[in-house]
Amino acid sequence: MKLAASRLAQWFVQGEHFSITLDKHCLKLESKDMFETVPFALWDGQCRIERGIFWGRMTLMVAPMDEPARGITIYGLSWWKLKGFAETLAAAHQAWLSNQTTLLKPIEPLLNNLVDELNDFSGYMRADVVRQWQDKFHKTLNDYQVSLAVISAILPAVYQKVRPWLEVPDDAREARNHRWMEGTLQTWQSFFDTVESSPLNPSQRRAVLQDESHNLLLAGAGSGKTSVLVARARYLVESQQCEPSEILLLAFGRKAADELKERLNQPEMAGVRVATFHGFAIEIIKTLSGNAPSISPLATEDASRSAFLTQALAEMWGIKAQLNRWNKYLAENPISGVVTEGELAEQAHSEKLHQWVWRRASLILQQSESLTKLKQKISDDDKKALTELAMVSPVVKAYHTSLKADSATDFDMLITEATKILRRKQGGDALGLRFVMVDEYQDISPARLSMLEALCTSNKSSPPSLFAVGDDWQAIYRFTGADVNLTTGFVERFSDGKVTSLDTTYRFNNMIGEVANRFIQQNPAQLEKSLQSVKIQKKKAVTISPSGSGQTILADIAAKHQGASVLVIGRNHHHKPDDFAQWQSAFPAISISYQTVHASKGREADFVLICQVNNGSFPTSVRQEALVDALLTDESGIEYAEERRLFYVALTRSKQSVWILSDSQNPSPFVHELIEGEYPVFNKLGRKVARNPVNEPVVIEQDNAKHQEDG
Ligand SMILES: Nc1ncnc2c1ncn2[C@@H]1O[C@H](COP(=O)(O)OP(=O)(O)OP(=O)(O)O)[C@@H](O)[C@H]1O
Repeated sequence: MKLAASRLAQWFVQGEHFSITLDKHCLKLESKDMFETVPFALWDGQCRIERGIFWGRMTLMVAPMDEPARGITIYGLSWWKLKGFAETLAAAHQAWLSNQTTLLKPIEPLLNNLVDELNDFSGYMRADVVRQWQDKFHKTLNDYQVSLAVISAILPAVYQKVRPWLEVPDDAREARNHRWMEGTLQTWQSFFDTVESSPLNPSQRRAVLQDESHNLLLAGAGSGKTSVLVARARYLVESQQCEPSEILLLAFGRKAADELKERLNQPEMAGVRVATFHGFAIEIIKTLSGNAPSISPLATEDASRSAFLTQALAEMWGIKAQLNRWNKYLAENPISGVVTEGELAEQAHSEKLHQWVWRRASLILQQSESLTKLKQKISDDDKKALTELAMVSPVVKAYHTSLKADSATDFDMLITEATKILRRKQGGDALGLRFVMVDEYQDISPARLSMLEALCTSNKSSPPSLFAVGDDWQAIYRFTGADVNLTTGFVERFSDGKVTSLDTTYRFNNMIGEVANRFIQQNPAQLEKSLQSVKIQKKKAVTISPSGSGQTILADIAAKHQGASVLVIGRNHHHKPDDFAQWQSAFPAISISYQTVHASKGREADFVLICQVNNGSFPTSVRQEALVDALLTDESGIEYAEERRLFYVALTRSKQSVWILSDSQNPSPFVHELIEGEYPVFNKLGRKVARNPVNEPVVIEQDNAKHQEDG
C-alpha cells in the first residue's frame, strides 16, 4: 500500500521524501535521490499529519537503536487520502506490536536467564566467557527470528541490561571483574596477609587474582614475582578452583624448579606439578604418545660429545671440497687456540675447535628448522655466515644420523617432539592441566614458546590458562637462543593476553635502585617500568672501588654486620678472585659465596661485590662470529644490550650495598658511564680514572652447551 505525491507535487518537494509504502513490518520512504526503509521496531507507531496550502504532509518519529529519535517528513501528499492512510499505518503497527509481544513471551524468560548467567557468574570472567555468552544470545534471537531492534522496542528493560555486553564487552567485563576483585580481596584478606612470610601488597594481591586466558606479570627485580607465583598456586587450590595436580609450574633450570617445589612444600599442595621445560616435554611425550624418550649421551656427556666431534670432523675433512673450504676459512679467520699450519686432520680432537663447532651446531639444532630453511634466512651478502653454515652442516647431519641410529633424542629435540605431539593431538587434554605458570619468562626461546602455545592455545577444548612472570630487564640468555622480544611482544603473540606489573621492590634500597633502574633504561628497547624501593635512604649505596680492595671491604662488613650474606659476582668463572678461599676462612662471621652473574639470577644477599668490572672483562667484548650472530636475535643497534642487562642483574642482587671493583688503569666502559653520567655512586678510584680506548672486541666462544636448564 503506497501513498505518493503527484508529479507536480514531487517537483515542488525537491530533495525531500515524497512517497511512503506500507510493507511487511516496515515502511519504505522515497525521495528524488534516496530510498529508506524504516522497520516497525524503530518507529513509535505515531503519524503526525498537517495540511499545507496545496498538499498535506506526514511526520514519523524514528529512533534507530541507541540514537536520539528524529522526525522524517513525507511531503506533497494528497490531503484527502492522507488521514485514512495514516490510520492504516498506525493500525498495522499496532497489529505488529501485539503480534511481537505474543511472540516474545517465551523468549523473555530465556533472555532474562541469559542476563542472570552473567550476573551469577562466579570468579574472574575471561574474555571467552563473554564471547560464548554473546554467541548464545545471538543464537536465541536467531532461533526465534527476532532482531535486536525488536528487543530494544518491546523489551527495553532486557535490552538495557544486555546492551553493554554486546556493544562494549571489554569495558563491561573490566568493570565487572573490578567489582569481583574488590570483593574477593576482602573475603581473602587473611589468606593474602599470611600466604607468604610478609603480607602481599595490593598489586601483588591483584596479580594473584588476575585470570585471563594468557597473563604476563612483568616487573623489576625483587618485586616479588616468584612470591606471586607461589601465592597464586595456593590461592587456586584453597579456593577450590582446581586440584593441585591440575597446576603446572615451569622453571628454566632444575635449581629454580627445586626452589619452587620447596616453597610449595605444604601437605595441601601435594600433587602440584613443578618441572623444567625439558622435564615437562618428557612427560608430554610419555603421556600422549606412550613412548619414553631416551636422551643421547651426546647431549649429556662431554666425553661422548667430544669423541663424536672428533670423528665427525675427521670424516668431513675426508671430503676434499670440505677440507678446502675449512683450510681457506681458517687461513682468513684463524680460530684462537687452533693451529692453522700443518694437517687439519691432526686438529680433529682440538678442544677449542670442538667449542667453535659445537657453539654453532647447537644453535642450529636449537632453531629446529631444516638447514635449507636456515640458509634461506641468512642474507646472501653474509658470505661468512653462509660459509660457516656450510662448514658445520655435515656435523649437524652426522649428529642427527647418530641420534637416529641409537633411537635417541636430545634436549632441543625433546621440546620440538613434545610440541609436535601437542599439535597433532590439538592440545594436551590427557595431561589434565588447567593452570600453567612460568617463572623467568624473559628467558623463553622460540622453541619453548611454541611448546607453550601448543599447550595453552589449542582450540579443541578449553586449554589450560597461562600465567607467566618475568622481567625483560633481566633477560640474560640471548646466547642460548632466548629472545627477549617474545616477552615484550606477549600480547601480540597470545590472544586474550593481558600484561600487568608490580612497581615496588623489596630487595634493594632506593639508592641501589637509582643506579640500577637508570642504567638499564639507557637501552631504549627495554620496556619502561616504574620500580619504587620500600627501603629509602639518603646515603649512597653503590661504590666504585679499586680492584684490590675486596679484603678491606669484607673486613668492614664482617666487623659491622655479623651473620650477613655477601655475594661476590663475576662475569664468568675465571673472574673468581684468587683470594676467594682465603676470604671465606678469614671472615667466618659472614657468609661469602661466589657466583657468575648468570647463576646469581633469582638470588639475593645483604651485600654484593661485582669483580673485574674492567675494560674487556665486563662488559665482555664478545664479537659474535658471523653465523652465531645470524642465528641469534638481532640487538645490533644497541651497544652491549645483553651485557647491560647482566650488569643490572648483578647490581640488583644486593639488599644493602654494592661494590663495583674496577682497575683504575683499565676501567670498564660501564664504570665510565656511572662516573661521567653522575650516577649517585661513591667513586673511590680517584680522579685519575684512565680513559682507555674500549678494547677491540675479541671473539670469545661462549659455551652454550651448559644452558641454565639442565634437564
Ligand atoms: N609484599 C612483600 N612484603 C615484603 N617483602 C616482600 C614482599 N614480596 C616479596 N618480598 C620479598 O622481596 C624479595 C624478592 O622477592 P622475589 O624473589 O619473589 O622477587 P622477584 O621479583 O622474583 O625477584 P627477581 O626478579 O630479582 O628474581 C624476597 O626477599 C621476598 O621475600
